[in-house]
Amino acid sequence: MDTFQIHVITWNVGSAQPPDDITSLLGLNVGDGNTDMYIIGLQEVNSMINKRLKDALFTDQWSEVCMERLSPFGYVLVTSQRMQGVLLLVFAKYFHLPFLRGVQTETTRTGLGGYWGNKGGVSARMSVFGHRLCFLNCHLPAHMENSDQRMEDFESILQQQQFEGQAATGVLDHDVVFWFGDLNFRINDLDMQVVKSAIDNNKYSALWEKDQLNMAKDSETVLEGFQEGPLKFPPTYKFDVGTDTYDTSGKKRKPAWTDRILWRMRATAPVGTAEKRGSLSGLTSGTKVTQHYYRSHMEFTVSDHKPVSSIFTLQFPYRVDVPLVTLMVEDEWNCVADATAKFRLAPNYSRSSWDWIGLYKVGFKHHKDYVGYVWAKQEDNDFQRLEQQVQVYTAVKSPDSSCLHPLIPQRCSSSLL
Ligand SMILES: O=P(O)(O)O[C@H]1[C@H](O)[C@@H](OP(=O)(O)O)[C@H](OP(=O)(O)O)[C@@H](OP(=O)(O)O)[C@H]1O
Repeated sequence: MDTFQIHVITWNVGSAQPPDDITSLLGLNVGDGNTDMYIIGLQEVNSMINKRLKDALFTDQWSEVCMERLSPFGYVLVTSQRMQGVLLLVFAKYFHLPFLRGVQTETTRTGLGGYWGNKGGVSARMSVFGHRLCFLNCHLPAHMENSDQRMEDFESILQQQQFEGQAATGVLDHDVVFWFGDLNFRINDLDMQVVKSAIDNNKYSALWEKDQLNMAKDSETVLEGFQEGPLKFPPTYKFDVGTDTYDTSGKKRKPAWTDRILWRMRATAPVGTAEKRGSLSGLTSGTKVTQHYYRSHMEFTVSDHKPVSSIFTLQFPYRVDVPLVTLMVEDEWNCVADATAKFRLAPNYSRSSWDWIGLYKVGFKHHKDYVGYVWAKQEDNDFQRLEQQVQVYTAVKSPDSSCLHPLIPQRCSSSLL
């Protein structure tokens, strides 16, 4: 079995600017460097009109700060999707890029009866070494009394998010789904004093059974198969901004675990048993998921929510690790005429006239950071040839060629080959 480590973070950032240092949130100070992917789901990223215009022209501040911190460690932004304040960022170690395929994103608005994106979900799906993964970041409706609405919105997000392609069209068709966000579930019945005293005394178990999401797991079919680690950290909502003190405003919101990370493995039930409720447990697609940490980060005070993170190890039963395209750069490039590369295509690779080859600086942050590109042109007689040569100097704009990265071939906008 091959292992693959995924670090998931969710944070309702309450329209705040990123703090100066997010090292501890990313675990870069304590990590073993074995994280293969970072999945960062934010909610309430400042989406005021003037801010959105600026962000459309440039990158938003949160994406920027995450790229700045992660790129020195070899992580590249694979894809991102934003719907108003809901932002999903997917980073991976650059050397995994050839094995991340079929990258697609989806957004679903559920605010104002489905017309407004202040609430809803954004997702990204891809196959990772041949295993289909989907990451869904949601911001569900607020307030104690809206538990049913939250479930309805979640179902409607699942129904509406359909990806292209024959395999894994819906979120739940994926081998592993990570569902996270400001799911906004609250703690029923118990009054403020009881909740606060349970928190003060680290007696979280008294609160678990009144947590609306835990309660919904018993009755909502759509939650079947979703798993969550024990909530051993204090509720992450609602704090006075700039402090670790629960809400002292006139609203007097009761503390709650609004910010959650769950996962679900696809069930592959034997023929004839698929419809039987309860027959799905223990039946998976072969990928094993182990959760290592599920924690909050109390040190961040810029928002009225605290971030929550979790580290998972995925054990793949096999790896599809033959690149569809192999690039060969034989010598150092000392002059323009040297700037050639060969590439070899796997026999099952179906070519497109949109294929291109990009040139990147070492330490690039984003797959759009290429300093130049050439079309991987397809001549008629190329159909028979698996190995071809291209001259890339025509597109290289940077004189600083000493620090250029080996070429990464690209396919349209959705697949990195
Ligand atoms: O009106 P929509 O767009 O649904 O947004 C809501 C309101 O702003 C809520 O404020 P109010 O209570 O004044 O209506 C707020 O709850 P708080 O009162 O807890 O700040 C929610 O914050 P989150 O719970 O962080 O989602 C936020 O999602």
